[in-house]
This record gives sequence, C-alpha cells and structure tokens, in this order.
Amino acid sequence: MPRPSSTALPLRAALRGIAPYLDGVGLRWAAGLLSAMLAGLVALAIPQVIQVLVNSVFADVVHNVPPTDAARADVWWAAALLAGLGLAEALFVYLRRFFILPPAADVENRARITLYRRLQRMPAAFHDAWPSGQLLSRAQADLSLLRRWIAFGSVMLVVNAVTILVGMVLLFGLSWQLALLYLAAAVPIMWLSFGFRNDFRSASRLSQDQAGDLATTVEESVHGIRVLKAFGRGAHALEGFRGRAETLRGTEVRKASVLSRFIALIVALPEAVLGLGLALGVWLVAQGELTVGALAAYFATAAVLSGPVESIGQLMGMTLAAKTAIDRHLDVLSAPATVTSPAGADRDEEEALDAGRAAAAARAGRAEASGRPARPARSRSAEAGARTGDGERPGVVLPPSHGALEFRDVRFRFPDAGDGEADELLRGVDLTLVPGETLALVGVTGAGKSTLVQLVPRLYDVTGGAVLVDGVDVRDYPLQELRRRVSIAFEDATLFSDTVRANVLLGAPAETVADGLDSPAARALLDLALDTAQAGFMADLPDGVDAEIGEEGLSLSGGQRQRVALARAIAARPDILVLDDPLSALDVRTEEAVTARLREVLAGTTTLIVAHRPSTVALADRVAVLEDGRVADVGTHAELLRRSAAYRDIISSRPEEQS
Ligand SMILES: Nc1ncnc2c1ncn2[C@@H]1O[C@H](COP(=O)(O)OP(=O)(O)OP(=O)(O)O)[C@@H](O)[C@H]1O
Repeated sequence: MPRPSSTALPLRAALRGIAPYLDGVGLRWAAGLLSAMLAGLVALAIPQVIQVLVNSVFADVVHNVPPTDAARADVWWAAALLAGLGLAEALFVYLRRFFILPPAADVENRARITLYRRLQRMPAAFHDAWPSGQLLSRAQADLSLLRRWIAFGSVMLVVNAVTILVGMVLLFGLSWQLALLYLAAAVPIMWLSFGFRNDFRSASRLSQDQAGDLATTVEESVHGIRVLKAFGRGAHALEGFRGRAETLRGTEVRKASVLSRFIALIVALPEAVLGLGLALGVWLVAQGELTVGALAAYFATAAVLSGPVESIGQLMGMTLAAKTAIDRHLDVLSAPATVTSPAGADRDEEEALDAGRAAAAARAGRAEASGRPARPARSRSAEAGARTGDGERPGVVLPPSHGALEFRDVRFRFPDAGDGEADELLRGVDLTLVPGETLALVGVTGAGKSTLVQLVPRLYDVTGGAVLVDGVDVRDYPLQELRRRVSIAFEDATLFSDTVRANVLLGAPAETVADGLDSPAARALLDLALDTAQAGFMADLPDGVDAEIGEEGLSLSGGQRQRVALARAIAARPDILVLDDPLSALDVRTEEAVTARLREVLAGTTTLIVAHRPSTVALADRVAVLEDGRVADVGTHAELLRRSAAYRDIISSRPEEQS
C-alpha cells in the first residue's frame, strides 16, 4: 500500500512543531510534576522511617533486651507516621492526575483540530496521495498516544529519573560501598539503551504506519461493502485484511520483544547486584561499618527504586512512540498547501475556518447558542493581495461578478505523471464562456473533462496557462470569494449524514441562512433549489426535508442523491455553475425536466456542464469538444453534428441519439 514519505525530525524541531498546542499547559504540568515528585519522595521517606524503627526497637529485641516504654511508644509513632505518609502519597498521586489530565486532553484536542483544519486547507492532490486510514490513525491513535505521554509518560519519566537520583543519594548516605555496587549496574544499561532506542524507534514508526494501512483497508472495505458482497469477494477481502493485520502483529511482536529485552536487562542487573549487596552488607555489618537498620533501609530503598528503574524502559518506549506520533502529525502539517489564497487574503480564509463553528450553529438555527453573529456575505468586489508561490504580483482589484469564464492556454498534468509532453492531460485549452451562457463539454472517456472543470474552483491548479473568472486569474481570488462565485456538482454525489435541508443549504449564501436553516429566506431558497433539481420526492420521505439521509446519503437512490447534490450547487446561488455530469443517474425525461428548469431558474448564471447525453447537449447554447488535451471544436449541437466527425463519433455512441 503506497504511503507518503516521512521524516524523523530532530527532537528540538518536533517540540517546536507542537509548541503551539502546549500554550497554557506549562503551569499545570509543572504542578502535576511537583505532585508526582512529592508522591515519589514520600515513597522514598518510608524506608527512612523503617530504619529508625528497626534501629530503635529491634536493636533491643536482637540483643534479647525487653523493649522499653519509650521504644514501644516509638512503634506507635512510627506506625502513625507510615500511615500518614501512605495517605500523603495517595493524595499526591490524585493531585498529579487532577493537574495534568485536563491540559493533556487540551493538547490532544488542539492538535486534532489543527490537523482537521489543515486537512480542510489541503488541495485535492494531497488527498489523492494520502490514504484515508493514514490520516484517520494520525487524528485518532497518534494523538491519544501523545495525550497519554503528556499526562503520564513525560511526568513519570522526570519523576522516576529524579526518584532514582534521590534514591542514589540516600543509598550513598547509607553506605557508599553498597551504593557504588548498585550504580555499577547502570553502566551497561546506559550503554545498551542507545541500541534499544534505534531498534524501538524504527519498529514503532513501522507499526504506527502499518496501523494506518490497516485503517485504510477497513475504511475501504466498509465503503465498498456492496461491491465486495455483490462479487462474493468477502473472503478475498478478509484474506487481504488478515495479511495486513498479520504484518502489523509481526511488527508489534518485534517492538514488544525489543522492549522486553531491554526491560529484562533493566530489571535483572540491579536485582543481581542486590544479591551481591546482601553479601557485602552482611560483611559490612559484621565489620561494624554498617548498622542493621542501615542495611534494612538499603534494601527498602532499593525496593522502592526497583519500580522507577523497571518503568524507565517502558517510559522510554512510550516516549519514542510519542515522538513518532509527533513526527507523523507534523508530516501532514508540513505538507505544502499549494492551493491558497493570495498572500493578503489568507487571513480571510483563516477567519472563515474559525467562523466555521459559528456559521454551522447559525445554519442550524442556533446562532444565539454561539453568541457570535454569522459573518456577513463578502462584498462582490474585493481586493486580493499578491499571489503566493510564483513571485511578486501587485494587488488585484476584483471586478464585480458577471459570470464570465475563460480558459486561456490551460495546461495540466497530475503530480504523479511524467515530465514529457505526452504526459500532460491538458495541452493548451482555449475556451470562453460569456456571462449567462450554458456550454456543454463533451469528449471521450478519460479526455480530461472532469479535470478541466475542477480547475475553475481550484480543486486543482493549472500547471500552465490560466483560468479567468470575470477577467481575473482564479489564483488571484481569495478562495472564499472564488468559491462563492463558482459552485460545482459532481457525478459522484457526496452527501453528509445530516438532514436533506442541511445538505442542500450547505453552501447557501451566509445572508440567506443567517437566521437559521428554517428561516423564511432559507426555506424559500431550499424550495427553489429542490424544485429546480426536480427533487420533489423529498416530500415523500417520512420527515420531508428534515429526514436524516444516513451516512453519505446511502438511504437515497443514486438519482435522488444526484438531485440533492445538484440542489446544493443551485442553492449556493453562484455566478458560475459547474456541473460535472451530475445527471448521469437520471432517466432521460427527468434529466430533460431538470435541464429545462435549470435554464429557466438560472437564466443569468453561466453554466459549464460536462455532458454525455444528446438530450443535455441539445439544451446547451454551445458545445465544446475536448480531444487530445485541447478544445477541438466549438459550436451548436446542430453545427457540430454537421461538421465534426469526432463529435458525431462521441454523440452517436449514446443510445438516445438514435431515438
Ligand atoms: N487524481 C488523479 N491522479 C492521476 N491521474 C488522474 C487523477 N484523476 C484522473 N486522472 C486521470 O486523468 C485522466 C482524465 O480523467 P478525467 O476524470 O478528467 O476524465 P473525463 O474526461 O472526465 O472522463 P469520464 O468521461 O470517464 O468521466 C484519466 O486518464 C484519469 O486516469
């Protein structure tokens, strides 16, 4: 499965990359860290109490002397102190969670929103190249991992390191000989940890990428479940899934075994040293260089340290996995957003994304809930700044909207195509539509019709020449403004799991839906759009236009979906309407009715329609034939039938022509 290339960033660059999410987190994180440290220190204090207890009470017992009253009282004090320390440790553990969990969840949330926002800004070519599962796993699993690392891993790594340091100081305080022995175990561990880091990091990256591949497989097969069922390919799909799942399992096992080997080493070495420590300790006690209490405290301290020492391996693994998650997150954020507004207008687009929530609330009739008014519609004449990417360009004053559209020597090649002339899909398209004109675009399958029309709202950018709307290069428009002037309906009608009303009014002008989706203005627009798209069948749905149409609108037929999508394009009230064969699933009579109504309702709207049927073509003012990456001929249907063999070829292959 192809996977976009990725880089392991230096730690500093990775931290810089996520720094914006950490805003305001520092104090709470520090408070959480302090609580965790106090919990660790309290745990370390317990052996010290034990030392006092052993020395003051059991010394008498060891020497067969009955304990004095004072020694008995000491036992109670020591017991009370131990209980108090235990309670304090529990309180500090609670405080660590109290302080750290909310900011860690904030970081996850911010990162997730930033990622989603980025995905909205990325061009269609990016989404062509990135498998959906890779994006899904970055938005879900990777960011959960980051949250767990901030809330737990990062804190415990610091706490355990400090606990081990303090523990070592205490061990030195008890006996420098025993402490040195304990420290000796750390040398081979540190040496081997470099190898561990490299092995674990590569296994971790591989497993997170493979988890993304697996998510893509699930997404694809759920999406295509009907095809798989219809062709009886369920078992085959399962085999493919099993293969990927097995590959991931193998990587997980490799990752776990790298980690287990390291943890085993971390645990085994200090434990082995403790055995030697016992012998050395007893000898030191016999020599009178160490008290029994100090020896007991040494072992109690070593026991307390064994937890942090053991968890260091686990925490290092978690840290490396979190670093991989950050790298994968930043892979997406650093991918170039090639289709952007002119430099001065970027702010506008950002504001539009920010205002998304308020606009959505307004559309749902809940403007008051957000406390923010919906944005007013942009003025029909606006100034754009210099175009980014291809050098300085003076600011362009955008003309008032008329709906003139021109393709001027347009060239296009997909990013994954070769460099040769023949690899260009469009090789100099020249075509002009006057305001209000309806032009049908025809051509053989794969001629590049869909690609050409997607250049108008800048779903892709030309690789040569220019597309002009009202005489201005589309790249000089703020994207918001361009997409207000141009709307598009695709053959593959994508709907969202929402009501018919929300789907149709998705791109409606802000001023129409400012008072909610069921305001009189919004309702009038909805009725007009549905009527024009011959979508009267909506009335038959149980809840009418408020019927939920299920995920991707799958509860509707293909033709019904297409008409809702067409109504959506109409409701945007564009100056230029681009229809990429959006009537293909309709019967000829309905298609004729839609086309006739479209001409009537959208009399002043310039319409560019990719057409396959003579019935649609006949209703257009003019027809353009796309052949070998260029417009081979333009004329009326009748003219082209007379003079263009290519046109006759294309059109005569359509069944209705014979009728
Ligand atoms: N995202 C993409 N990446 C690479 N190549 C693509 C991509 N999308 C389309 N193509 C290729 O570009 C060519 C033109 O595709 P396009 O969809 O524009 O043709 P079309 O004329 O609309 O065809 P049809 O009438 O069958 O819809 C095809 O050969 C197709 O394989």
